[in-house]
Amino acid sequence: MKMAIMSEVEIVDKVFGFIVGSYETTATTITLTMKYLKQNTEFFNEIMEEQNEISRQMIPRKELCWNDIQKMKKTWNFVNEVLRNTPIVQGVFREAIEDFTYEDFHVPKGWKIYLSFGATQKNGEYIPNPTKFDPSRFEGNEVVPYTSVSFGGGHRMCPGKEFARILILVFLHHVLKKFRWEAKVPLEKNMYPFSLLAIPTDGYPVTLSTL
Ligand code: HEM
Repeated sequence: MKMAIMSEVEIVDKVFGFIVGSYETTATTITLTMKYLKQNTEFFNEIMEEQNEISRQMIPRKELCWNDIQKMKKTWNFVNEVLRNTPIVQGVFREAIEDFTYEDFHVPKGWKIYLSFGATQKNGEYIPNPTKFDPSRFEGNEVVPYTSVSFGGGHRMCPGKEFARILILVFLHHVLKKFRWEAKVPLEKNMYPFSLLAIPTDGYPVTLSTL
């Protein structure tokens, strides 16, 4: 049997894809969520309440289970609002499979189209009050499909979304229950450096204290 062997460049490409596509995205989302939690303190208490209630219901169990994760609705809405405001993946490319015209622009078959998540997710036509940080917009079915697309959309939507959701929520649960933190660089900005991702300029250094 003939074995298909990947070239060194292909191996590097795949490893890089795994690291950026799964690890960096999840880690950066956690970092940004912790940053936004400090900047939007009005939501901190309700998220703490949700996490405390989950801890109460867990007794005598010590480890989180699937049902606990499903109850972290306010926490996940908050994360979604963080990603709407600061889409860590800025956008994706698609290829036109046939000629089409959109708003007077003629796009020939084969052209690459860039979908900007930042522009889509702040479009006031579909997102009411787009500049307001408001996690409650993710309650119920209020967000119009394909207007908040931090994980992409359609056939190529992120297959790691649910896995990322679990990682992020489990991590946040433990951080919130065990620590408080203060930003070491109070007005730190987020920027898109050489990678795809929105990263705080100094890496969001914090001082942690145990509860
Ligand atoms: C917060 C975390 C994450 C975010 C924001 C994110 C975001 C995205 C986005 C925007 C895309 C492009 C979707 C599209 O083209 O419509 C994508 C694709 C992808 N993601 Fe994620 N992702 C995250 C975590 C993960 C994790 C944890 C994994 C794997 C364990 C993963 C694996 C992939 C793969 C394999 C693709 C390519 C899918 C394809 O082209 O068919 N992602 N992700």
